[in-house]
Amino acid sequence: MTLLQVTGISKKNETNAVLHDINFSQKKYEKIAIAGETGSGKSTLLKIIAGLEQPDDGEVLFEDKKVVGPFDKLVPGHADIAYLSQHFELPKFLRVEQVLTYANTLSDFQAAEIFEVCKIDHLLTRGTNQLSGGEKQRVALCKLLIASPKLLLLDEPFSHLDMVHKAVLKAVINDIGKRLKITCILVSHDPNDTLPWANKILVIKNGEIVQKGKPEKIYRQPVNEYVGGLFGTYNLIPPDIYKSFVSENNVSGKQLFVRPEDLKVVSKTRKTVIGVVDEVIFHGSYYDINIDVQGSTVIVRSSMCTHSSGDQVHLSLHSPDLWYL
Ligand SMILES: Nc1ncnc2c1ncn2[C@@H]1O[C@H](COP(=O)(O)OP(=O)(O)OP(=O)(O)O)[C@@H](O)[C@H]1O
Repeated sequence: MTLLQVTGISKKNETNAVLHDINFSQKKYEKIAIAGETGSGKSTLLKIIAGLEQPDDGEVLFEDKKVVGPFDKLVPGHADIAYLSQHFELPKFLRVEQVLTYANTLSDFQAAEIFEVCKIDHLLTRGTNQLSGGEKQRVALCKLLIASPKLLLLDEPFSHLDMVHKAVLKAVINDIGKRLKITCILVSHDPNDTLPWANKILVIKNGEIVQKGKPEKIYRQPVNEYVGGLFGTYNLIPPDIYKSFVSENNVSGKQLFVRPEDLKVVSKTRKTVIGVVDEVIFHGSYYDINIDVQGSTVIVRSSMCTHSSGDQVHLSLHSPDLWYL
């Protein structure tokens, strides 16, 4: 069942188009992530969906009814759509339980479950000035959830969080979908947030959707370098180098798009390319090995590395599909 239908949404500011002809739909419980560089229009789109900003053109339908913008509503917003801003504020000089009680329209039992999902049970008696950034964010999220929204819009919720708070918030967001059965849209520029979580990703550039699809497709078959780069390190290998990996060459002029984990350093076999190790970079759970191949740098990702700068190596390709840009 379609929960949200966004059709032809456009918006301009004084000088530029902030959003141009945005179209997509979301089914109930479908997890949609929106990715894009800074200033690409992600927050503006979320605010329009929530009824907090007025589009110049197009419409948002939620459960088949038009979401009206602030021009047509005295108190902007939609009762069933919650928006967690990047710049949320908690009321000062109150205990957490007071902040949450004021917004509470649920039974004690339902509220307790939401507190548990948000992992804030232990914070209820603290003052809002006695919370870390991550704790504040979970309280702000909880405040939205106790109003029982059907759609939750999360705008860069992980920015400014350390690894520990980020992991806690990721668990909370997973539980919001699984236990509370609330449909979510998540805006994040970090592929580690979006790829493992989303059913569908929308990629925005300069206010336009440049690609939408499943995470695997976006990651392995980006429509251009912008999308490829947003989701991690990649190589673009020119034809004179990739011809040694790939037998067929029916895509003249295009470059082979390869993620670094799809290349391996191997002992010489039939389809390899020779290169010289330029640099080995340790990332914790993997190494990136920068290899000079005929003047181009090719990055190979590997869980182990016994090579060092200056070593001559053979590279082979282990990609499930070939993709050219
Ligand atoms: N209130 C406003 N008035 C005028 N222009 C605005 C306003 N808010 C945002 N913009 C402009 O609209 C464009 C899109 O901004 P938006 O905040 O939606 O992008 P974003 O993708 O969410 O960026 P970020 O990742 O940095 O939060 C930017 O060029 C921004 O400068």
